[in-house]
Amino acid sequence: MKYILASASPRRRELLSQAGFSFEVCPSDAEEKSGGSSPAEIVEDLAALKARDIFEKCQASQTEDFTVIGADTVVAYNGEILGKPADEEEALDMLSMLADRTHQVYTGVCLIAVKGKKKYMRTFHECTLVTFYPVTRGELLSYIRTGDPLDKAGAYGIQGPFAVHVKEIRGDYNNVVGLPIARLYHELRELEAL
Ligand SMILES: Cc1cn([C@H]2C[C@H](O)[C@@H](COP(=O)(O)OP(=O)(O)OP(=O)(O)O)O2)c(=O)[nH]c1=O
Repeated sequence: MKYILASASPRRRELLSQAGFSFEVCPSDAEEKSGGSSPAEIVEDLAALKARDIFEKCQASQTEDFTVIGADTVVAYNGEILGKPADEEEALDMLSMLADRTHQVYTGVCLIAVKGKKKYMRTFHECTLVTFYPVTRGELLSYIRTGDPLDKAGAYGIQGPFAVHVKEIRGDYNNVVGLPIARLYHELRELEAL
């Protein structure tokens, strides 16, 4: 099976390569709009939007069976849904809210597979609970100055310097980084057995 990753995220690329997949990267530039109200609905909607966009663009040029993989990640805390911060000020607001508390990280994944004349679509999500230690304003400001928060949901990367503030995690670590690779592997295995 040929895989096409509909994502510009270097983390998703890295996770998929580490797991031994060979794939093409074709980032989607579809506008990220969702009618969903819960974090689970939103990440599934946006993952499907990205996968559909790339499926439509690539479909005509494919000569063999293929699967498009789209994904989206958000952070949720107390009814608020946090995507990437617009600027440093918003990053500070987000991280101040998350410090010393437990939040959820949702990643939605959408697979669109073509096998022979058949097309299959499968969408799912994983949720991971992350607890931060208390973090001082000074620590937050020096982290924000590194620029690390700006391209990440919830304004932090668990895989970078902010790791020193992570007290506990419950669920799949890779889901926080942007791709629940083990669930993805099992979903692909089921899809390919159809
Ligand atoms: C919470 C968290 C998020 N992230 C990243 C994962 C995602 O790349 C990003 C959320 O943005 P997304 O919109 O999910 O993805 P993206 O814009 O990076 O890539 P694309 O839309 O092309 O697929 O935040 C981390 O790298 N570490 C973390 O700890």
